[in-house]
This record gives sequence, C-alpha cells and structure tokens, in this order.
Amino acid sequence: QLNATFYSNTCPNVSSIVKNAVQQALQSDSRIGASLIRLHFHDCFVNGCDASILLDQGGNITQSEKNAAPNFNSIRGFGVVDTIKSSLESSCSGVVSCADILALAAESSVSLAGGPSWNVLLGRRDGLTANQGGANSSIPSPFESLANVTSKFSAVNLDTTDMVALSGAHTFGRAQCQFFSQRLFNFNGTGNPDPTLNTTYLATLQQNCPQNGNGSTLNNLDPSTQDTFDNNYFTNLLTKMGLLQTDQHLFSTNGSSTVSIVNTFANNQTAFFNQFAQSMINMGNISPLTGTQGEIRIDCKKVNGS
Ligand code: HEM
Ligand SMILES: [Ca+2]
Ligand SMILES: [Ca+2]
Repeated sequence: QLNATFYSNTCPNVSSIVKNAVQQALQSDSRIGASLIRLHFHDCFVNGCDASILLDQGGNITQSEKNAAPNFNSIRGFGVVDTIKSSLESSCSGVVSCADILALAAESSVSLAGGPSWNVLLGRRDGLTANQGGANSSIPSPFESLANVTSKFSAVNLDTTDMVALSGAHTFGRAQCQFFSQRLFNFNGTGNPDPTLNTTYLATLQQNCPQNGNGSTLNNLDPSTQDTFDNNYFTNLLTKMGLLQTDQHLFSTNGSSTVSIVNTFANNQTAFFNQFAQSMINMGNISPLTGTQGEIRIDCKKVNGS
C-alpha cells in the first residue's frame, strides 16, 4: 500500500530536501549516515516503521524506545531528524510523516556513501505509542546465536538473504568496545580470544579495547573503508575480520546457508547492492500505518497535542 509517488502533489521535493539535509550533516559528522540508517532499522523492528523510536519519554509515553537496552547510549541521529522535519514543515506543512523521513534518510545515507540508490516507498504514518519492551525483545543483540538473530528477522518477515544483505550495513559506522570485547581476551570462559578472529585484527582490537578499559570507546565496523558503503563488510568476513560476533557467525558457522550468501556478496558488489536495495524496501514495508491510522506528527519527538 506504500508507493514511490505518495508526496508528488503535496511535497514534490521531499527527497531532495532530505538528501540535502543529510549531505549537510555529513560535512561535520562522517558517521551520521550510518546512524540514520540504524534508526530506521530499530524503528521498523518494533511496532513496524512508524517512528515509534523517535518519541521522547513523558506524558502518555511512559517507557520510550530510546531508553530500551539496544538504543540507550547507542542510537543517535535524532537532531538531524528534527532538522529535516523543520525544513519539511517550512516547505510542506503537516504532510510528511516522521516514519517516511527515516526511510528517506536511510536511502540518502547509503547513496551518499557510495552505495546503491532505490526508489523509497512512501505513505507511512506515525504511531501514537512507543514499545520499550518490544525494543528489548525484538532487536537482535550482538551476543546472541545465529539461530536467534535469524528468528528475529523472520518474525518481521525478513528471510536469511535479507538478514545477510542488511547486515552489510555494517560496512560503515562505529561500534563501542562493550559490544565485542567479550571476544578479545576470555571468550566463553576459555581464557583465550575468539578463535574465529583474525590474529592481526585481534591485536589491533585488544589495543583499542584493553581489559578494564572504557567500554564506550568507538571502533570502525569496517576497518578497511570506514565511511564508504561497499561490499568490504563481506570480504572482511572471509578474512575473519567481522567485528561483532553476530557478524562473524554469518561466515564462520559451518553448514549455515548464510555462508554461500556471504561468498556471493564478497565476490560481486553489484549483487550485494541490488539485494541490499530490495531488502531495504522489504524492511521498510514492515507493518506500516496507512490511510487514517496514526497521524502525521508535527514534532517527531511527540505525539500531536501532547
Ligand atoms: C543482524 C543483527 C544486527 C546486530 C546484532 C547489530 C548490532 C549492532 C551493534 C551492537 C552496533 C554498535 C552500537 C554501538 O556501539 O552503540 C551496531 C551498529 C550499527 N548497525 Fe547494526 N546490528 C544488526 C543489524 C543491522 C542492520 C539490519 C542494519 C541496517 C540495515 C544495521 C546498521 C548499523 C549501523 C549503520 C551501525 C553503526 C551506527 C553508528 O555508527 O551510529 N545493523 N549494530
Ligand atoms: Ca517502530
Ligand atoms: Ca565500507
């Protein structure tokens, strides 16, 4: 029920307004594109793509998604979303939903970083509630098994190919030491590092994330091309340079159907780009509110009238 021309009469320049704002933000923050696509992912996995993640705690929102474990002190980019919303309110007041802004910002972020472009489907409306418990239970954690992560994708109708392709978003952006340091010194109580980790890469990570060091220190998710959207995430997996345990699992799990998909994307960037674009459309289609459901929020942080 979403479509690419939803705003062609009511806000014809919506795509370029969003893209210009993302480009502007990238001038002072090379990481912001990565942060914006992650916002869309964490939105869509909880109550569908309805901008529930943007709601601040307060009033009827007693437990925000921002304060859920996968988001707290981790997810970022809210200021840029507010900037985009303000410029859209000047050009086409009350028309473009915050949920659609997240979908458009994700596409701009990928294409501006050298990745694929696609026609973003539009027409989502904004939800009236947040679901903190849903965020805690539905967003995959970097510490869980491949089987668990796979089932969290399949719970929102995304298959194994979507999961592997979308994980390729870890071709840019950063991760804090606390999300992978369990691999570096005493993996699963063995007294040794994760044996699936490239030893040269391991030494670098141990230096950047020492035992009892600061768990919030940042590391590039893709050590080869940190801000470029390419297929290096997959070539890194072949050389055992997946940063998160869940990244490395995609290639290092014997007999898993993910292995051949990783090989395909590592050997063929075009195949990865085409699948990534399709899988982003699939993710953007998770349970949207349409028609008269929900509302078009005036301020992405608050339900209207609250
Ligand atoms: C497959 C399961 C996934 C897990 C377990 C996972 C986990 C994580 C973790 C732990 C971080 C670092 C957060 C921090 O240090 O604060 C991260 C960052 C990131 N994730 Fe994922 N992720 C997954 C899938 C995805 C998907 C599907 C996308 C988008 C399509 C995505 C996009 C990103 C991006 C771009 C960053 C960097 C954000 C930034 O620099 O601000 N991830 N992810
Ligand atoms: Ca949501
Ligand atoms: Ca890269």
